[in-house]
Amino acid sequence: MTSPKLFMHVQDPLLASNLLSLNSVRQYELNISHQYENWLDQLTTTKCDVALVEINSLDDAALKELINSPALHQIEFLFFSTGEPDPILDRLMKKGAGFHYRAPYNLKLIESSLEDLFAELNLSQYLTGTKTSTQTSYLDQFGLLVGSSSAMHHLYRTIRKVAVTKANALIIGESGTGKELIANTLHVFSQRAESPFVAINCGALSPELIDSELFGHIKGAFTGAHKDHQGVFEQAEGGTLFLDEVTEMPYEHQVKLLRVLESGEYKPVGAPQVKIANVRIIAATNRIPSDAIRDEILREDLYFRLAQFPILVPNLKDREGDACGLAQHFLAYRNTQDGQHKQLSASSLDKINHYHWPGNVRELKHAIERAYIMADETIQPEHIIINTMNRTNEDKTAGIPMGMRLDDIEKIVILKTLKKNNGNRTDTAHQLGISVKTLYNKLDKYESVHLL
Ligand SMILES: Nc1ncnc2c1ncn2[C@@H]1O[C@H](COP(=O)(O)OP(=O)(O)OP(=O)(O)O)[C@@H](O)[C@H]1O
Repeated sequence: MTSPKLFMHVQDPLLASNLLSLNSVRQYELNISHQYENWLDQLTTTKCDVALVEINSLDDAALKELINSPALHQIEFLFFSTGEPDPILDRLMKKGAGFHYRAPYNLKLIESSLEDLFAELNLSQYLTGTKTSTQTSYLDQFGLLVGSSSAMHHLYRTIRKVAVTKANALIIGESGTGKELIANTLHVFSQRAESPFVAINCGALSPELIDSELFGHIKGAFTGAHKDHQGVFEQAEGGTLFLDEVTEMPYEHQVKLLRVLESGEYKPVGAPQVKIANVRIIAATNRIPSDAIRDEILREDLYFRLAQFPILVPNLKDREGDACGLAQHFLAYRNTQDGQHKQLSASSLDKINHYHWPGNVRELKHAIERAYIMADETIQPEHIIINTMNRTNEDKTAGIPMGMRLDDIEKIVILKTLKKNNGNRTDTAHQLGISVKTLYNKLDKYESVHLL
């Protein structure tokens, strides 16, 4: 196992020698910046975990670049400055870059921050470095997210940094990667944690009621408005509003969101006065934003408002070892629910480990759910049904086991159709011949009845 790496870009000789004398600095693998070369380039090439950066010029080009660099979320920064106002540094701090120490420096405080960071980094390397793919004795959790892979630890660090800022965030990831859990975790770690977290699916908003759903209405505003109704902006007051599948909101309606994001003001339907929104917006999409903008599915101006922090979510296949860990986790919850002690055999864990899980964590969760229903005591590879989407249509009943409960079959059909439609609820409901609302009710029921 390698030691966490520390990068140092400090020109003041006294500060440099003070920092180098700290025990906590010496336990890292050290990389010192060379003069005449952009330090941000050096930092990203050396793949360091922590960076000590002295700010000594308002014209530091690398500092400006850092504002929009992915390194900002991946590396822990400790900045040192004389304390002169620096707008670039202010922006970096607002984006959750890390610590800022002002001269005269308190070396004890710096020492203890570096020690904490070292312990945290060392632990996560240990956990990811010592585990074999099917061994699950270590299973880390951060907020509501489970996973011990380095990809997930990377994500945890980003979430921790972004959570404490006021910035809006856009979570980008394939269907089933856990975007809603990430949004919830961002809320839990934010200063708004005591206030509501309200989630709304933008793909399910009916065009006629969109204003009322978002901004509310007052009694008598339109036929059927029998009483005042709070929109999601008001429900989430002081807290976080999660706009799931934001790219599925009809293009022409996206301007309504843009307006409130720009001005902070909104007006309930029929109300005489505007209200001021105090909500943090976290949005999610399973589309690639640049494609969605090109195809006129997502307004570019709205994208820039939402994506002050873009958060990319790794696919399950890129989280080494996590599929088995999550499978054990889901099974443990299911066992606890029913007072059972079902287990995954070594060969079924092997099958889980080698499959690429195109439907990500959701597909895995449902595979475990099905396997749990079908297995008596030990889940064997044949209980883990995967890749069913590739079957031919010749015998439409071939995949349906006899004697399975009808509501379990319904659930499987719904989830498979959802997956085929890349999580798009509107298309799924349409194909299944049910309303979007019914689909939501059913999905909510599955979420609340099973697991987590
Ligand atoms: N890291 C994780 N730990 C535990 N459970 C997870 C994790 N990631 C996802 N899940 C579970 O997988 C399911 C899908 O997650 P979620 O709904 O957050 O995905 P999503 O990316 O928002 O999907 P979609 O784009 O289709 O809406 C949920 O039941 C969630 O609880």
